Amino acid sequence: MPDSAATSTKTPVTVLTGYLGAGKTTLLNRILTENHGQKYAVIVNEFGEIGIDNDLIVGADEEVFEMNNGCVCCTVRGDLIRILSGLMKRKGKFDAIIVETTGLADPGPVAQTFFVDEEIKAKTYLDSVTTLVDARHFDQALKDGREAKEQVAFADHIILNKTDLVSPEKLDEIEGRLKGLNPLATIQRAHRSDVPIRTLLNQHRFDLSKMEQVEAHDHHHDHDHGHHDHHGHEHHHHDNPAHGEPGHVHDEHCGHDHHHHDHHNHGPAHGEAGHVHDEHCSHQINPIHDEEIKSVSLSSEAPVDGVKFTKWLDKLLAEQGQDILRAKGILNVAGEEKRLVFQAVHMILEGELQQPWREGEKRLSRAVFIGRRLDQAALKAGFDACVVQ
Ligand SMILES: Nc1nc2c(ncn2[C@@H]2O[C@H](COP(=O)(O)OP(=O)(O)OP(=O)(O)O)[C@@H](O)[C@H]2O)c(=O)[nH]1
Repeated sequence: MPDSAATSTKTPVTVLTGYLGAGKTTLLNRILTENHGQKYAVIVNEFGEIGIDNDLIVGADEEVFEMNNGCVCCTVRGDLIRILSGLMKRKGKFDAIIVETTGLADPGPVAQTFFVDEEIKAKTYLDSVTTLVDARHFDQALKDGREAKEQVAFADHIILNKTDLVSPEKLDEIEGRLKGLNPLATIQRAHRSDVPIRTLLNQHRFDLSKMEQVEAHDHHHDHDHGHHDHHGHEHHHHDNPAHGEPGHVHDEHCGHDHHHHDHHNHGPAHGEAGHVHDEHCSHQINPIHDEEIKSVSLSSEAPVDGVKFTKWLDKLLAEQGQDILRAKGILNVAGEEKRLVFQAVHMILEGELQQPWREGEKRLSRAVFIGRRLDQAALKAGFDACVVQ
């Protein structure tokens, strides 16, 4: 696994996602106008020909870059690399970079940009994928297509916005569903995107050395749900009604991950009530139940064989990386005083040995996978096979 270099001299990048109208522009305007003493560069991706957002963002010294080349998941990564590398040539000018993705984009390829391009990797680091959720329109956004769900699944940090428009009970319900969909992300509530800017940027949420929250957060999650069997459990999200029910949304769409689609597993849902086709698709879709995005958490109190685990994870990501949106873990490797931490975006894996386990600390190995078509039993069996008995 590659070593993640020191992040201190690199410029932090926040990838900001959120469904149409969730409050991204509102947030960017705050970042660009509040007196926080930092200089941010903002890269705005617009879906469509005319970039209205560009006119709405009021910049002082900040520069606004806009990409009008269409969908991020298909075409914009090259643009993003070019724009970032242009920004880097003026090094010293910016304290942080914010990449706003359009409300219709899969944040995966944007996040991956920071791991695959050598120049970008040397000069920037992905600080956080931050997703804005519109509390009022969350249900509708989930029904509209897979983007909203994917944005939540990818997030390191979720801002639950427009809290003024729904009841406290509804907010709790949405927060529960967000946790079910993504047990790794921190959740913060906001009104008019009014999160303190310092809690938003430069948080190292993507930083392997700051991954202790994987444990803490997931433990919390276990308590919330009360069905933890200590060796592997699964959280289905409950956002999408079952197949055949009204409102069911099929998750696969166009473009970038066709080769792993299982076209043999034909579902019966075409023509059924509530069947929704993604408008971007250029081919017929045959949904299966496991297309649902869910998370699988695995844990072990016994140490793990580091070589076996790495082999297993490499193979898993090579074979199923298109479906695994995010993965994170902290492992107690047999014969090793340091923790092995890893995280992945699709098939791009970063891992390294981090600080030693603390004196008296319970050395619990934990790994969390978020994606679609996750086979909980197979994941658990694969993980268990790496445990030193
Ligand atoms: N009531 C209420 N309205 C909000 C809140 N946050 C944002 N809005 C409004 O919601 C609308 C959409 O907000 P934007 O910030 O433009 O959302 P966006 O995510 O940039 O939207 P797109 O660019 O379409 O993706 C605007 O009219 C905002 O004023 C909030 O917390 N409560």
